[in-house]
Amino acid sequence: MPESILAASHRFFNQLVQPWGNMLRCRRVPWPARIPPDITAFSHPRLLNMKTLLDEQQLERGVSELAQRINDHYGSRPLTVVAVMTGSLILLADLIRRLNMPIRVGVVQASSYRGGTRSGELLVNAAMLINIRDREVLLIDDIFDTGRTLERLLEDMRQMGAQDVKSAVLLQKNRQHDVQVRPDFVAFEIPDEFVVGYGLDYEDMYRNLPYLGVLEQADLDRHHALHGPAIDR
Ligand SMILES: O=P(O)(O)OC[C@H]1O[C@H](OP(=O)(O)OP(=O)(O)O)[C@H](O)[C@@H]1O
Ligand code: HPA
Repeated sequence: MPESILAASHRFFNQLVQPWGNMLRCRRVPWPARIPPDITAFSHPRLLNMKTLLDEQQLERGVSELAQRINDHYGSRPLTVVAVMTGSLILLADLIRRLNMPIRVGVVQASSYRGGTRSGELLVNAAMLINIRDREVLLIDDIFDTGRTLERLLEDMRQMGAQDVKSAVLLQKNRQHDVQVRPDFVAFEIPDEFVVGYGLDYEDMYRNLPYLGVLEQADLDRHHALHGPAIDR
């Protein structure tokens, strides 16, 4: 029986047109055109074009040297490392894998830069901290800026009965600090600029940058154009 016009057009569509349509629809559009610009600018570190203060190799060398000095100081004595969340999470992972003594790891959360580039009220949450009584404790943090966070946490650890408390930071800003105390181990001294990456954030973003970048005014403007006005604290 001869094919109806309708059946023939279905066959034509199914066998010839649709496969081409599928191929065209699945064809690879050159990257990054496939990704909406707001997502690219936020999530792809290479496209941010931020001024780099320390690149990945420099950070790796700095952390290795920091670990070496900590190993030299403690030798094989057991150590309780207390990481100050959230900023120190990348440093924590990279540093403890280079430490040779028996280690326990605890965390404490401290936050005072909620949504800005200036320090505000310091909130500390030690609910998840492990027992540090009679232990040698090493507090680790990403940055020593005003110094208020470290001063407060050193005091808290002593109050909790630690036998000894020292501190190690990735970065110390070259500025007048608000406190007398200084970190015992420092990987890098940096200029007094607001930095992000390698754990450090602005409005909880940019912690995943593998390098340390300077957040300049143009970056702040672009950030707020993409993500809305500065968060009220
Ligand atoms: O020397 P200071 O002036 O006290 O600043 C240093 C602290 O500030 C940052 O924490 P933030 O409050 O931004 O919280 P976060 O770790 O969650 O980013 C950083 O991680 C340090 O803990
Ligand atoms: O320069 C900084 N960047 C990010 N977080 C910070 N917390 C204190 N100083 C800084």
